Amino acid sequence: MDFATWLRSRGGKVNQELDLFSVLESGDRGVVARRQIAEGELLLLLPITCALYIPTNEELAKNPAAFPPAVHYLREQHPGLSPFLATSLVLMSELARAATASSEGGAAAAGAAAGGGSEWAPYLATLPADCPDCLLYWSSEEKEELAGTAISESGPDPASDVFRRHVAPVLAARPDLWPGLTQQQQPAAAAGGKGVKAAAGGEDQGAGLRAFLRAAAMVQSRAFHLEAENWVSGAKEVVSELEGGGTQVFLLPGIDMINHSHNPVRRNARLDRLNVAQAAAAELLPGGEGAEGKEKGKGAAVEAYFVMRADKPIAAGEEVLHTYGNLSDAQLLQTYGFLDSQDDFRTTTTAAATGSSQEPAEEGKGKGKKGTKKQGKAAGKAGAAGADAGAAAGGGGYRNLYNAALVAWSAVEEVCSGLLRSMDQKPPASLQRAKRDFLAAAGVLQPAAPQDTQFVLLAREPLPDELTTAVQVLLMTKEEFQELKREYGSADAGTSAAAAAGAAGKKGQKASQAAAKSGKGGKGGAAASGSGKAEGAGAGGSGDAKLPKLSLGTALLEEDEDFAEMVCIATLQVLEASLDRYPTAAKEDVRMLRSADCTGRQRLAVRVRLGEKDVLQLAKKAVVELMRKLRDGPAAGKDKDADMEEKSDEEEEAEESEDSEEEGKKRRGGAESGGKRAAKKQRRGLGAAESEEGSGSDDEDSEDEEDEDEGEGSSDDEEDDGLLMGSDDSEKVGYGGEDFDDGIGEAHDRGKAHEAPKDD
Ligand SMILES: C[S@@+](CC[C@H](N)C(=O)[O-])C[C@H]1O[C@@H](n2cnc3c(N)ncnc32)[C@H](O)[C@@H]1O
Repeated sequence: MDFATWLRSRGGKVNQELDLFSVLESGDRGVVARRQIAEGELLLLLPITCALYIPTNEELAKNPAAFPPAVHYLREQHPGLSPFLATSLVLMSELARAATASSEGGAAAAGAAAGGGSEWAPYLATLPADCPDCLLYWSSEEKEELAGTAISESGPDPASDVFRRHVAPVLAARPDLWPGLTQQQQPAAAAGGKGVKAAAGGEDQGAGLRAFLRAAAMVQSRAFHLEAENWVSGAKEVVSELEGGGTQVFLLPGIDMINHSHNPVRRNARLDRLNVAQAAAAELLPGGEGAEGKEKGKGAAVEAYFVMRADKPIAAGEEVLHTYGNLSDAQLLQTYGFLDSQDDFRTTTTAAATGSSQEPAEEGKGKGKKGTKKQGKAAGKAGAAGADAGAAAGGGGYRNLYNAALVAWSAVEEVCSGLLRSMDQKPPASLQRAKRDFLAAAGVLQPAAPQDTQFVLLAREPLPDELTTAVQVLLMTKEEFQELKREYGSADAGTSAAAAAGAAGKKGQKASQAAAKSGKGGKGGAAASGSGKAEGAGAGGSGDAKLPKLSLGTALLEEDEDFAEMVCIATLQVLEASLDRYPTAAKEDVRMLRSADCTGRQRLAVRVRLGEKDVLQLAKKAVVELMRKLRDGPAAGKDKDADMEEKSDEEEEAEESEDSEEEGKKRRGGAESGGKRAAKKQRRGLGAAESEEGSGSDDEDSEDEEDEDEGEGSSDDEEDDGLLMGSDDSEKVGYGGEDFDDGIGEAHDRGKAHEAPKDD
């Protein structure tokens, strides 16, 4: 039975105008329209009973006939297995049973699977032999190219390790469910530390491990999860938790043939999950049996449908594309084994000639060229550190707008103590610890293991507030820190983060008042997670449910030039240190990408690391810009003006007095004359910056270019054009999401440390 016939026999529908298995120019397969398809037209209707997935206990009890035997076994005997592993095991079982039945001349291919064979055989036949560039198949040598990136791996090969610890024992206990996969499971097959390629390749590593690698690669690169939109924040959240922990993943036959594009202009399909009533109301159900919620010829009730529809008109010959999520290159490579070719490095004469750093990857998003070198000079000495912010990113066009880079808390801590040491203000270890604990409790660091926190910098938001807040807290004097703690702890949930911004100085109170008024911090104020978006937060949610996340914004920086310089310089040093963790410089990566010799997995790895460095460079640029703003104060000035209008004379007076030298003394915890402050600045190595700042030599040049830069990558409509654009109340279905994957498909929060897969 071919796939379309199988799908229809089970109550599904495939648009006649679609070639589901078209071979594209690239050699990959994809879904292509044979003729014009109108907007809104159904592309594919899939009853949930056609999907392979691990059900909740309730789903299983309601509809036992809908699930293959491995599902029943795993839910009963191994309920704590992660959804990813369990789904991989189910797929392995169905593949093995189908193969056994067909080699025995059984009835599997026809779909009758009482004792053997697989009812999913026509779907299984559509699966590729592997996911060619999935990290599971990279040798350790190939993986070395990823050193320093968010997906670099050290230690034993995770797939072999997981196989040995979690999969092999399950196979051994029920060889009837995994026929042919248990004979050759020698210990060598699962020995940790071996390259995956070797494990997957010619050496006799055991049929079980090979089958596991394939199934894991399939689930990793093809499974969907459900998403729902948070009606309050608008953020998409992964839903459908299993009782044993973890979220469900679904293999959706046919729908999993559709390729990904980052480019909203190219995307033309959307996916929803509808309940029976919604599907019937949308007149999507086949007459009769589907509408009654029963799958043809089976006792299984159809409780839901996955529906793929054309989101816009699709021309004859056009590929059907949707999005797997707003994923960075590292996430795309780790989970799906590819990078969007539209984002590939392109040398353009203009870009190379002007030294422009990046072009938007997507058509229609361009906002002009940039010349970041001048801007770097203008920002003084520290600015010079960021001068190559764009240049290092390439001098050629390259950008996945969803790229991200990680900055380790340990680097932040090290840089800040180093800076304080150089100023003879080495903080005692107890104060360092107290600051770390406070930041964890205030939601800036992950609460469980604050020392392992990684700040997530996004191309769209390269300088997250968590990072600058952490730097500020680390550079505060003991007295300032204590005051901050007091204010933060005593304020109520609505205003504490804002009030905390003012904790270290009265002038900060001004910003905090403004922040409290606006309700979400605003510029220079403290935002209590104003965006409500976990993706930008990176370092996890608030550690204390009663208090909002601490967010210092730039209030303190605006009021104290010295402090601002320290914070900016420390942040630049942190970013430099983060760039140093890669074995190659960005310029080398660019050279490699320009070379025709850089192909295959090496090219993919170079693109990933260059993409991350690009984000770090953008962050440096943002720091330089912040310094410039703090010094020249156009934006801050505007804010101040607005504030002033609303303030009483009394308040104004108070604020003026707070500008006094005394405040500066207080901040530094000692009596300093203006002269002493200058001397201190020299000691801190800030003197040169001050003198160069004063010159303001290249300001004019830089400003225009900076303005242009700001426009890039900030297209709101594109942000909105997210993964799923479904009907109002249907459940959303999607790939990927905001989480990084740990290499074997265990999605986890980017702010959290990787965890070993759960034991049963
Ligand atoms: C869900 S499957 C899509 C169907 C797949 N092309 C096939 O032949 O079975 C996901 C896989 O398709 C490939 N893919 C999807 N989108 C791609 C793209 N934009 N560029 C290159 N490969 C892509 C990757 O190999 C990925 O792991």
